[in-house]
Amino acid sequence: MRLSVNNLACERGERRIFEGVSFTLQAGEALVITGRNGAGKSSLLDILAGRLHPADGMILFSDAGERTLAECLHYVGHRDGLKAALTAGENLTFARDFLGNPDLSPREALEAVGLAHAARLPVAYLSAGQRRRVALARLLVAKRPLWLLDEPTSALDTASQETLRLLLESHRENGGMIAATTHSPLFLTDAKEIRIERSLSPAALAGEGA
Ligand SMILES: Nc1ncnc2c1ncn2[C@@H]1O[C@H](COP(=O)(O)OP(=O)(O)OP(=O)(O)O)[C@@H](O)[C@H]1O
Repeated sequence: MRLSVNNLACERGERRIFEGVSFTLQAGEALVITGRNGAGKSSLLDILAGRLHPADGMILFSDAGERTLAECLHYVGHRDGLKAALTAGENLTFARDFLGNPDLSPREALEAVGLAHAARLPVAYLSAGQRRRVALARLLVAKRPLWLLDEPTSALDTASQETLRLLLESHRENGGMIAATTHSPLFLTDAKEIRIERSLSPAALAGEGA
């Protein structure tokens, strides 16, 4: 499985946000996306997730059999995307049924993020960090090889950041791929890194050519 991004450009509100972004990602690899506020990190993930059209460039996804890129990815954005009135367990059950290709049970996934005790609590009662952990537990209830994570450590305490790091490394060990934006180090082994710069010139951004 291989994701190859070539010379990608992004426009929002008719403004060019970035251009010249290229990288490749293969089974077991992680890409860390850094850059200043407003540089376009979330926009890059939005493009990869199919939520935003690129202004230019190409995304090639290969060696995934019959599956499309959309069928192979998990996206966890800034917003947790949880239903506040449902319990943590119900949110995960919904995600598992909706996404298909089930992996861990909701209870096991909550255990993996240290939230087994919250399974029956409405998400509305959870703290910001706990909600974030439920959102991340969605990664575990349905098997999908490419994880697109927008600032996954936001609201997480140090212990939860370490739990997340271990989950990410375990996903890679099983052949998964990760692209994550971040403002703080994720401490992933041998991760690739690109820094997105707001760009008005055609300067190629740092990264590995496809
Ligand atoms: N829907 C939109 N319409 C117009 N402009 C937008 C829209 N969404 C984002 N932008 C602009 O696109 C630029 C890039 O935003 P983006 O959220 O991708 O940046 P970011 O690097 O993720 O920032 P941060 O580190 O603050 O999360 C910003 O200038 C933002 O204002």
